[in-house]
Amino acid sequence: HSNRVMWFQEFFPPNVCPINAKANTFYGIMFDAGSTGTRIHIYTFVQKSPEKLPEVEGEIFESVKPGLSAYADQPEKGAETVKTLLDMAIDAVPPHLWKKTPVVLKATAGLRLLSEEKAQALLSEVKEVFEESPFLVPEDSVGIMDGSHEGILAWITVNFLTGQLSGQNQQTVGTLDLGGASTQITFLPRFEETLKETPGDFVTSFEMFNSTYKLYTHSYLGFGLKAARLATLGALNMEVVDGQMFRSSCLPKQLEAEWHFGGVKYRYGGNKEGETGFKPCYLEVLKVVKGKLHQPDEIRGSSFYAFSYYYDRAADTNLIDYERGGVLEVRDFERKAKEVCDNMERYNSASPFLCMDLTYITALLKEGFGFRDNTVLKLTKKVNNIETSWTLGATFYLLQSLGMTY
Ligand SMILES: Nc1ccn([C@@H]2O[C@H](COP(=O)(O)OP(=O)(O)O)[C@@H](O)[C@H]2O)c(=O)n1
Ligand SMILES: [Ca+2]
Repeated sequence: HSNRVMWFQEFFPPNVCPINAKANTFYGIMFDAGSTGTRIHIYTFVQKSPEKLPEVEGEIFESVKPGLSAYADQPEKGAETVKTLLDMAIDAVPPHLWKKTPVVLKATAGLRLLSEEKAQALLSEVKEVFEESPFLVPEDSVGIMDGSHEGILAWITVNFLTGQLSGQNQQTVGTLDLGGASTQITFLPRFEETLKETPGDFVTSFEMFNSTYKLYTHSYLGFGLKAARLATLGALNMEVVDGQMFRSSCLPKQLEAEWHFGGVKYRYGGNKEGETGFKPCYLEVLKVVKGKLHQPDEIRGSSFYAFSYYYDRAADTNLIDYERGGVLEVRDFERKAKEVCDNMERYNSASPFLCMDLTYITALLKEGFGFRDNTVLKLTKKVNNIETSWTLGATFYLLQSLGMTY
């Protein structure tokens, strides 16, 4: 990295170097095109010294709903939502740095579930928006992200923000992400045994910040919270006949409503005559997860960071504080699921899916991944005011591939 040191830096200590204050500040723009919304993250980085990891100085975050996949038949309109968000970056990044600031959009499960043709139409409209902007548009700047990267990059974000990727004695933490359409589990195995018992495509080696990490990671497509609602209703991947009604014991008895997801309209309702409540609901949800996920023994005793819908549903039901997050055990989700499902009339004002969502989260953690009742979950939306999203890890990776950092 000696070529980065300029001649005058030999004469000034770094902190008084006249141009250093600005020259080591740079920006990165990352779009998260999720199944339920599109988000922009504008990061400011400072490279304080060439041997150290860059520091994240700030993040500007904004989001719009619905996600790109809702525009499957109007790709231009979908790209307009991206344009609106990108206009924020024009104000946030100083003009002289526009050309050096990369902009990238990675789509996740929502677009993975669309047909290749519709997904590509959306992506190429977005690419046009990028090319008309003043920012640096790298190759492959718009695309669908690999599910394994989604987990790894979120793991990198959380472990970077909690200071586990620098210095010695790294004690990394595993991460759980529950999106609308897919869910990810990622951790660094400590035991040889774990790697031996794990299917090969669940292990990915990844290089970042001059270290190689051999991570356990998997993205389960169709196991996000909203996809799980459809699966529980028996409507996932179905050709929906007009007016067809899907019923569940996880919904309020008298409920009848409509729901749009991934560009499809579903009608759903409660078991008017039959049972409702936690017990029958758990049995319904169990069919969706039982035997479908790999269960690594090692995770039973460790604690995990959990975010996205784990966080939202815990906050909705006062298990944690919405701003500060909190620490829970798996059994807290079960206790809350029972409370909500067995008193559905009382929770009517909140989402009619609250009982189903909490029951699914309980079943996913216990029967899906095989966590114990007392496994500890750290629910976090932000660390040091930066979102715990795969987008930060992805931006590091991008800057590294562009030679802007290590
Ligand atoms: N920056 C972000 C992005 C998503 N999320 C949460 O992620 C969930 C939605 O997932 P998603 O739309 O990204 O869906 P997938 O494409 O990941 O399946 C919601 O609970 C959001 O609140 C978040 O908390 N912060
Ligand atoms: Ca997501």
